[in-house]
Amino acid sequence: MKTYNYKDLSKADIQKLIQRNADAANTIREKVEQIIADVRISGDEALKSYAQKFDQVSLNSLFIGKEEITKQANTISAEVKDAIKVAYANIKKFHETQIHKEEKTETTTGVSCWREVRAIERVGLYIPGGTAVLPSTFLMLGIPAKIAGCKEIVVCSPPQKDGNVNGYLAFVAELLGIEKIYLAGGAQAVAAMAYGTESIPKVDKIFGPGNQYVTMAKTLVQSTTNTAIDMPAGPSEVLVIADETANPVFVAADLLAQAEHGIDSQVVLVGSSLRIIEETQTELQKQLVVLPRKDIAAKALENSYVVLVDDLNQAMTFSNEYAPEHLILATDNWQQITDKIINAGSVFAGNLTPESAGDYASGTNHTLPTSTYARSYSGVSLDSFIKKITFQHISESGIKNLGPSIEILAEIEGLHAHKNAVSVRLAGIKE
Ligand SMILES: NC(=O)c1ccc[n+]([C@@H]2O[C@H](COP(=O)([O-])OP(=O)(O)OC[C@H]3O[C@@H](n4cnc5c(N)ncnc54)[C@H](O)[C@@H]3O)[C@@H](O)[C@H]2O)c1
Ligand SMILES: N[C@H](CO)Cc1c[nH]c[nH+]1
Ligand SMILES: [Zn+2]
Repeated sequence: MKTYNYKDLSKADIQKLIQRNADAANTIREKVEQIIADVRISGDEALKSYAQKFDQVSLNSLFIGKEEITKQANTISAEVKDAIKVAYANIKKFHETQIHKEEKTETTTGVSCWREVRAIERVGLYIPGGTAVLPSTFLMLGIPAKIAGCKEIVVCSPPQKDGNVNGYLAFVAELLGIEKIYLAGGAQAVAAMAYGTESIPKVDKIFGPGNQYVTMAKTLVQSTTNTAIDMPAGPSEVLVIADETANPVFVAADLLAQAEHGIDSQVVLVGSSLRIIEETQTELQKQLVVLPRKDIAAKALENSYVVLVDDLNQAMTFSNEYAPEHLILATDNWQQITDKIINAGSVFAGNLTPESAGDYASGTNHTLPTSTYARSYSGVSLDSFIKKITFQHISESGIKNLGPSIEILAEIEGLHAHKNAVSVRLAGIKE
């Protein structure tokens, strides 16, 4: 990975460094627009044709049901089932802490305001399955959807070569009580959930990470339909801040963990110690060669870099500009800098906290904003699956108290019907 010295970087250099995959965006957009148009026009037929083209599968049916899910789930070992259950329990526990009931408040005499939570009725979960099938993502999306109480949960994942889903996804479906999985991947799956097809229902909000095609499709359908999206959650990325107390073996392992996701992943090391940077670079090569996905990870490393900084404060300045999906604080001094974090999807604090913990089983959600979107979006949580509706009730004393102010405000805006809606009520109140 190329090393830059922070001192030598101009503002323009930094802006260039923090861009992810910018040049690919236009080609991908055109391709995805075409896929969306095909699904709108031809529905299921387009989904089957794209399954053939991109996943090399000829599908008779676009989904598998309860019976097949149970059959597939039974093919996995007890050991794996137990590990999935551990992750399930921790993710559920953490997301249940996000249930909050808000207090009703009397803003002024006789005027009460409050908010009530309602689940989004129909949600669509995209579970990636291109370069790797991710049952962990099914847990990360399915658990908060269930806790929220969403009525209809539509699940799409690319078909495997045998025209089925794998046993791990099937087991997660059983744990969640989900009885159907749609066999559709990529931009076409997103289009199907946004527009609806003969088989796949249209949903109110689409969730889930994916490659650049999936992410582009989510961004496009959100502006052309009334289907919302969780956030742009594209190719994985990590930024590791390391000081003299970091362990180069751990740092290299964490960088490779995200690099192996895809050739378009990006990993960044921001180090205040030249020794740690050099040792990490050596470790990277050592650990890379034994990885089964070394070709993917090596490509991602070509798209990655190192920044040498003076100290942890300078590291934080760069990190906030980069706004990483994952931020690892590989330092025993992490407590000194957490309050300086402004932009990050999820933070992993201290030398013994691998990012993989959040990917799988510690409890936090791994569906997180990428490509600088951590500046404005949070990762998926229970909040992503609910709406908060405001309510108000005004009593006789309340309308007498507040009415005159509303009348004046309506008057200055020239909106007389608004004023009248108050005046007619005030007129009906006996002194
Ligand atoms: N940000 C997050 O929260 C987060 C979480 C998990 C995974 N991820 C990322 O999700 C991504 C998963 O990507 P993936 O590719 O493995 O699976 P995917 O399911 O996102 O994409 C696979 C689908 O992409 C489509 N596709 C493949 N090549 C295509 C082409 N040339 N043109 C059009 N469509 C094509 C196919 O339909 C295929 O089914 C990775 O980049 C990973 O880093 C991100
Ligand atoms: N690191 C990914 C989010 O960018 C999530 C994941 C799933 N499985 C392994 N990792
Ligand atoms: Zn990961």
